Amino acid sequence: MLFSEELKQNATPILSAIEDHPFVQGIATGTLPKEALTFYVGQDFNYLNAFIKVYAAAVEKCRDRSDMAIFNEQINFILNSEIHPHHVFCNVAGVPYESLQHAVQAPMTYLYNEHMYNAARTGDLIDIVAAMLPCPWTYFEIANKLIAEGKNNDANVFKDWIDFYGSIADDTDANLSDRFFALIDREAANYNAARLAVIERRFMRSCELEWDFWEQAYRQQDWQFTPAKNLRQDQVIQH
Ligand SMILES: Cc1ncc(CN)c(N)n1
Repeated sequence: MLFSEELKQNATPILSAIEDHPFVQGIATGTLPKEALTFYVGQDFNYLNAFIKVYAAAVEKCRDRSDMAIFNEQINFILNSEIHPHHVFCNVAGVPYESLQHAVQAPMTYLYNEHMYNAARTGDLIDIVAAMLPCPWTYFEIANKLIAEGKNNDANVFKDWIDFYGSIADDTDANLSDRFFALIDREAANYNAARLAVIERRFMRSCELEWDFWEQAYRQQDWQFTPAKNLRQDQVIQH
């Protein structure tokens, strides 16, 4: 079995839990509390900033320009296209996007960002891609399931969010997850079983952190004793 197939197979229970999560179900039905939407966007803006930096770290580990080009395209995609789904949530919540671009990291955002930074700091290209892949992969799977169920109908206020992540145009996450899984299979040939187990754990942890990220936004989970909502961004260490 291809290594990528093993990853997808082992992550299937987590993917199902994500698809059943109340936040994702709220996207399906077009009903989510304003607080959950704004919390999500604030944290996701922070998370995607970290994602861009980890892409930059991936470029440093590339051996050729065709790999470099993938990460370059994706930095561009986050900066110029992935603002669209954030706008969808902001419009539904009735909150200006600019007001959500300085959120301090909540616990799961911190954990997820640090998990990716760890892969960049201690791993090879395959480790970085394994830690990053659940981001495009799970959103693509979520959106396409919702499309198959007809949830991207005109009555759904989140229709554009669903269509965005389910899109298969060239510069989208859809294409990206296939390309990343292919890159992982290519690189996996250079590693022994013990090393592949570490790489798999990075992937599985990121899948789990995807679930945590939805949960955190749905319940607006903050630090218990040092809440992020009481801090300004200039009062915390920036990464
Ligand atoms: C946490 C998270 N995971 C995935 C995606 C989709 N790129 C996202 N925007 N945010």
